[in-house]
Amino acid sequence: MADASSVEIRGVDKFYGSFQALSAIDLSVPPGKVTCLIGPSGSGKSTLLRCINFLEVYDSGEIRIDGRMIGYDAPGGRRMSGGALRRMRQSIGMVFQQFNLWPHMTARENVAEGLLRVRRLRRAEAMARAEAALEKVGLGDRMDNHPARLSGGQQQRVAIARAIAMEPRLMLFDEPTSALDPELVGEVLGVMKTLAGEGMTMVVVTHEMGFAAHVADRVAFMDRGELVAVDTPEAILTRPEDPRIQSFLRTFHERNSF
Ligand SMILES: Nc1ncnc2c1ncn2[C@@H]1O[C@H](COP(=O)(O)OP(=O)(O)OP(=O)(O)O)[C@@H](O)[C@H]1O
Repeated sequence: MADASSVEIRGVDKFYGSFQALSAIDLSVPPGKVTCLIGPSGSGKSTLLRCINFLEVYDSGEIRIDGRMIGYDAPGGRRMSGGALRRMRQSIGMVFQQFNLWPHMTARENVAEGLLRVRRLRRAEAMARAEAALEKVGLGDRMDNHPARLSGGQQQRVAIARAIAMEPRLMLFDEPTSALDPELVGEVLGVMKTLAGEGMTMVVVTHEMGFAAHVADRVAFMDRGELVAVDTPEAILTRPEDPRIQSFLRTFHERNSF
């Protein structure tokens, strides 16, 4: 993917009222690289991810996509206009834990919807692009199914197809497999691995340590709103120095050893 985006996060703070959810976060994701955000529940992973496309408003610091600040016109400056924010978001795809598909539409129509309404493509072109995206996630034979006739893993793959049909240069994933039965997790991770292999820039909040170990270029560990460490998967997952990471991994492995 020649034109994958970079993400630069510098000194980002985020408050919910008086509660500080993010403290002085610095993180860089170069074009075409995959960063997994891991850490205990409530550590701020989703909040940080959602700040990247300004679904959450950060209070200070800066987040830049391809060098351009998102959310504000300058550090400490005024909020960006709705139109400018929408234009920046057009190059950012997001996949949530819940698939958020339209129940009354087929898989093809779900994927085509954004192409018709946001990109204003003609119907035939939108449908052709939707079909190509569904083929890519392995659902070429399920295009006419409504979500209720698809498994959770298939529904999440439709959600990924919907995002990639818009030709994003950055993909954000917020625990994309957490709502799935264990036997359906692999098919979704497989699609994500393919995307990563094609050079998509990705930021992934996940509890799937195997995915982080094998697909991420960098793993970032968060705890209580702080980014404790960012390093290679090996450094974070197999020989972490920080006691908070050691304790998190110990608990994680205990829970998953039955
Ligand atoms: N809208 C909100 N209003 C107030 N507090 C919030 C809001 N959203 C999140 N928080 C708080 O901010 C902190 C970070 O939440 P966040 O969802 O980012 O954590 P997380 O690491 O993604 O957790 P999990 O793994 O459980 O999803 C938590 O203490 C949470 O309760």
